[in-house]
Amino acid sequence: MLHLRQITKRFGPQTVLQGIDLDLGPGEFVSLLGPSGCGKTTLLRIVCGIESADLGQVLMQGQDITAWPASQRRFGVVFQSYALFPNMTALQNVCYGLSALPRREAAERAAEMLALVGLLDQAGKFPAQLSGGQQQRVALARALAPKPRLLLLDEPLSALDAQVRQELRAEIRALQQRLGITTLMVTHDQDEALAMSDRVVLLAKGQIAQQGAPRQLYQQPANALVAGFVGRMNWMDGQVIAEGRVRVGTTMLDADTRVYKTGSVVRVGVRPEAIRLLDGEGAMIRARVDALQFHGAVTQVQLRCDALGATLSLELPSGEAAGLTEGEVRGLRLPAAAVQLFDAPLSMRRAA
Ligand SMILES: Nc1ncnc2c1ncn2[C@@H]1O[C@H](COP(=O)(O)OP(=O)(O)OP(=O)(O)O)[C@@H](O)[C@H]1O
Repeated sequence: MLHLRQITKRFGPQTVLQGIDLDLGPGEFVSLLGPSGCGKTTLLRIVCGIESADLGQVLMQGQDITAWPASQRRFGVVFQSYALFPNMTALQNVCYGLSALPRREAAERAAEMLALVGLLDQAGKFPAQLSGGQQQRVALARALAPKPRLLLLDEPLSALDAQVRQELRAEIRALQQRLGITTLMVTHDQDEALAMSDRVVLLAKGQIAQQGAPRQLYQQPANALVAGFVGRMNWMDGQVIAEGRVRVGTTMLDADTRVYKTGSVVRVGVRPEAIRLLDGEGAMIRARVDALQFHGAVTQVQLRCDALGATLSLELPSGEAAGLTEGEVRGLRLPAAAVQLFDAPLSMRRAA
């Protein structure tokens, strides 16, 4: 459907995008995720046609559209700031992109789109009379009304409060699937990317660090950068001391060491949900409960573990955490499958 070939973009001396290759299949929902400044908005703007690449090509359904102006691409775009015309009603806003249609047909189509986003009863209101979530729904209806070939979403939910965001997340995804429209979304919110997408593309320093299904990125991160950005990770320093064994602090842990030679200095990552809490008595690894932070359904637990030389963070259902008190000592189990090894930074390897 959409193919990006070797997209490169510089702003002055700064290379913002470096040879990006990306393919979107029909009906696919792909998120561009990455830290601030990694170039994701610039890439979306290049796809959109409001920014041009220094090198590379944008192909849509086999056609080279690199030099086409935005207006000819027939893409629908939704921005973070709703970008509605304040002096037009919701219906007029949605009609705006339908000028090619006879007036009555345009009004019918706009009403149909407003019904699709659940706002037909608000059609006569002006943007200032609508909530943020409603305005963003109108913006979505406006983007979809001309039956675009591609839907581009630029941080569409980040101006909304948490609850509306959750609702709209599900609504946008359901609508996208129902219409089968190929969609590219920019977000810096990993939860959003994981929850909404068929595929997540993680950008870092202008390059694709990894792309794959949300579950794949979470469970098989290609490197420490991806592991740290997608989901939470407890980090420790370690050294592979034998096949299947890594030393962390003064503790020997079982781990899959296959890609590392004995003696390698590594970063050791453990997902919070993989840590098992046990009774303190007789446990191999002991840790002190340093802090408990109540978040409603779950409680964040900080554990100081001298044997690992680390403070670990995990999340427990609050019912389970109710039995914990600050200062008490518990046991820890880190199953081998939970202990993930990554390349240590060069400085750490040199120091070793
Ligand atoms: N028109 C411009 N002129 C000069 N530099 C720019 C321009 N647009 C973007 N940049 C720079 O390019 C880099 C990438 O910007 P971009 O907006 O694509 O990042 P991003 O990943 O979307 O970040 P954020 O999530 O903060 O929006 C940044 O360092 C930014 O300052």
